[in-house]
Amino acid sequence: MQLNLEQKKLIQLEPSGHCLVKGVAGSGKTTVAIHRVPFLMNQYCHEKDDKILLVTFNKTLLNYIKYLYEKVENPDEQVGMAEMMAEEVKVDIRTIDSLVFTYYRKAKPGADVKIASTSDSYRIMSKAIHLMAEKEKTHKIINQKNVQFLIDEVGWMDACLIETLEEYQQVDRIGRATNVMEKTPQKLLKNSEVRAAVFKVKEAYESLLAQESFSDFRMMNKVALTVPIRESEQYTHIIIDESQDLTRAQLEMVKRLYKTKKYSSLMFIADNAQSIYPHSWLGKGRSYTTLGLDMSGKSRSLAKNYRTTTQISEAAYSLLEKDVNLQLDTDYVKPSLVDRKGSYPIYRHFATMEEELEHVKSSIQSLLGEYRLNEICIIAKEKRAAEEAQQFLVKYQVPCAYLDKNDPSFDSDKVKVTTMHSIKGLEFRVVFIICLNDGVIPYTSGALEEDNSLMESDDRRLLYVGMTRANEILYLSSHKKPSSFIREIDVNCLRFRRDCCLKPLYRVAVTAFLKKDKILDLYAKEEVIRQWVLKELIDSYGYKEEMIVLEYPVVAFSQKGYADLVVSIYHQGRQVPYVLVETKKYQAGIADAVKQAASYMQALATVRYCLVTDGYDLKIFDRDMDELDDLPRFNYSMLPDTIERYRFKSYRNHPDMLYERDSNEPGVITLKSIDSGLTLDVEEVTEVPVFGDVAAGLPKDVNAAMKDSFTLPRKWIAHSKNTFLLEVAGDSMKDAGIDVGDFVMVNHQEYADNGQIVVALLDEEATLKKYLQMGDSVLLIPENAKYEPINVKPDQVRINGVVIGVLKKVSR
Ligand SMILES: Nc1ncnc2c1ncn2[C@@H]1O[C@H](COP(=O)(O)OP(=O)(O)OP(=O)(O)O)[C@@H](O)[C@H]1O
Repeated sequence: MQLNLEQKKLIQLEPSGHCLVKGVAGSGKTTVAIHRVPFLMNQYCHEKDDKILLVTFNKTLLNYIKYLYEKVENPDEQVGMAEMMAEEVKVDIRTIDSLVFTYYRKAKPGADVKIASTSDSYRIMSKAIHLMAEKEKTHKIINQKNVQFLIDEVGWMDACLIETLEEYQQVDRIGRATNVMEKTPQKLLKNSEVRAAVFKVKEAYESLLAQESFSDFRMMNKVALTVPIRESEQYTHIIIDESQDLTRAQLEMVKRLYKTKKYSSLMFIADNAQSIYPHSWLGKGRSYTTLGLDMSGKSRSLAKNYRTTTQISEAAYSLLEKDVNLQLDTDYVKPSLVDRKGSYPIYRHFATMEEELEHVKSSIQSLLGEYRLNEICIIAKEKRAAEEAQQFLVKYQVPCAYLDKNDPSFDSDKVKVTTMHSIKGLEFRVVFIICLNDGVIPYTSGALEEDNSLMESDDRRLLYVGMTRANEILYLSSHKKPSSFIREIDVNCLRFRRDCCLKPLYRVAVTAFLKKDKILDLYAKEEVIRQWVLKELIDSYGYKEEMIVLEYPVVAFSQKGYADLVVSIYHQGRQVPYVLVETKKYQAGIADAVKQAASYMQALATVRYCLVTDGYDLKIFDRDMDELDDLPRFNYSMLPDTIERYRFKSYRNHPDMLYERDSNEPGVITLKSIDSGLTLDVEEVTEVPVFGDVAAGLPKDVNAAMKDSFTLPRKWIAHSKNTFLLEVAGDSMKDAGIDVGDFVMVNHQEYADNGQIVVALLDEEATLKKYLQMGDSVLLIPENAKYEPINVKPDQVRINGVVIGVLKKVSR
């Protein structure tokens, strides 16, 4: 991989304290982190106690980074893990949780660590609410219905290091989220009774936890922060990947581990568009000054996504654009597209999970050969759904493994399955995002008004993270009712299936139906499917509405039927059916329709393709009933041709060339080189008449006699007033390349040199012949073995003009 200039600059940035690298998904942030470590090791670790720390957010990413170190082949940088470990300079690559745990252990050496499970927390919070209600009349938010909300709120306070009621009453509650089921959202105003009540329940809950010797990661973080850190434990250089995901407490922990030296550095690497945790501190638009770090003049951006194709990026960015919170965030880097062509994401909706997984399975099978199993990953928001997918695939003998945080074995030849949260930082050539269902993503049932919008933002970014994990192919799917985020993705960026222009099935409103006069029953279920295909043929394939006919009559085996839809094109001047479509109501099955379409194709000789669909299944065939990926798109050769094309042959030393005129644009002509097909300059032009009959000489009234006229380049002609065209009616000059239907350009004159082709007037007839005068006889020689030369006296013949060129009709 050739790193770009921006990336190189960041890798080799001279350390000068804290700095921020902002970048869009796939812009090489982790790549920069990986390459910066050996750079710092070689250039900026001057003293024996110098150490480097690379912090990742989760364990999967940590393993992935270690795995990448093994894969990077750059002898100059010596970044292989083994080399790094062998170096004297100590390099630690750690998850933030493991760092925190190390210091918690120091505070409580030897103590049993009893982490409260979800059900423990639930039970204890429920007890705290009960005890409070028993003791005093409290605010209505302190209610058994809100257990989850209160657990979350307490966790949020810990994550944000809020220790006192005063602090809590003052803090902006950005980034909180909850799963509470209460239906009426309310506000958690500053300096309010409700905040006071929540703070009280926090104290009760924590004391109950302590009574049962329980802890959790956030409480452990608070304890860890109390441990004094020795200088020898500190790092000269710290790089924090995905720093938008860290809580305030975690960020404070990292800061404490930083040793300030003249040449030390603290690099935050972040993408706020990928901030997906409600408790994170910086990802919610909070400034670094809240950590005592002024980033002015110290932040840089990477805006180009190297990971995904332009098409996938376009779809993912169209989703992000709907995130109002993000658009207001000053640390948000607007992504720019790189030109890496591929296919648009495929989106399919299903009635059941079973059908959805069946689609995943068959899609995986169709990818094999092109992709290895370990290049494919399936992700779901909920772990349950991911596990169900894994079990389903295993049941159908598709080798498949849940991505294990502790032993991710990225190389094992199995499809990987994981959650959207765990796939952060990773990438796969093919990604399936499943269960994009309403109610799952976004999850919005917060007790508080603010929560719904924040939870929606977090979930939108989560989907964005998932979408931007795909290098080449992205499948999105849902069942029951689709997530509202599907509608937020620009529909032009989604496809029904791979390598096919058709957009996913959508419902056209009856009022917007096309060709209503041909529809027998506007409310028929199959009409929904036909209107989708009809609209797609126009919008995505570019066919003109007037080329499409509904209920096209077909006589097959002496029986008359009607094809649901036919696209007609012009072929050799005739309008003929070209594409045939048979539609069925949603999920009705298409086997019968395929047979029907095949028999219609037999009956309609000009039909080259057929498409059969019930909105669920879709097949496209050619005339031989071989299955195809897609239909051809519209091109102008399918319309009646308004352009006449001629090959111009000159008898006056002009080069041969192609001449075109368009009946839609009178007076405009195009000249093209015969060899290269390139368009040539047309300078001055002149109008030249076409006469039908010149037997009696040139007509006096040119306008009346003119059958047509041609606009011709002025330089092809000697005198425009003296030039006319004749349409050739006979074949006597065939061997000279002058055929029936050609137009000869004639210079009107009454004399000719021997060998010239002339228009000769003979017995009140005009004829085209080669002129040869010998003594007192004139030979008019045909160029066709069928005809004899005509021998006449000079006074029996009149020359009307000399042929100076021929316009010979050519087909396109
Ligand atoms: N200059 C480059 N040229 C080509 N490929 C690149 C370049 N920089 C990075 N890549 C590739 O782009 C992909 C994304 O890189 P990386 O994971 O470092 O990005 P990131 O910004 O950390 O992404 P994310 O935040 O989405 O996890 C990787 O496959 C990486 O090898």
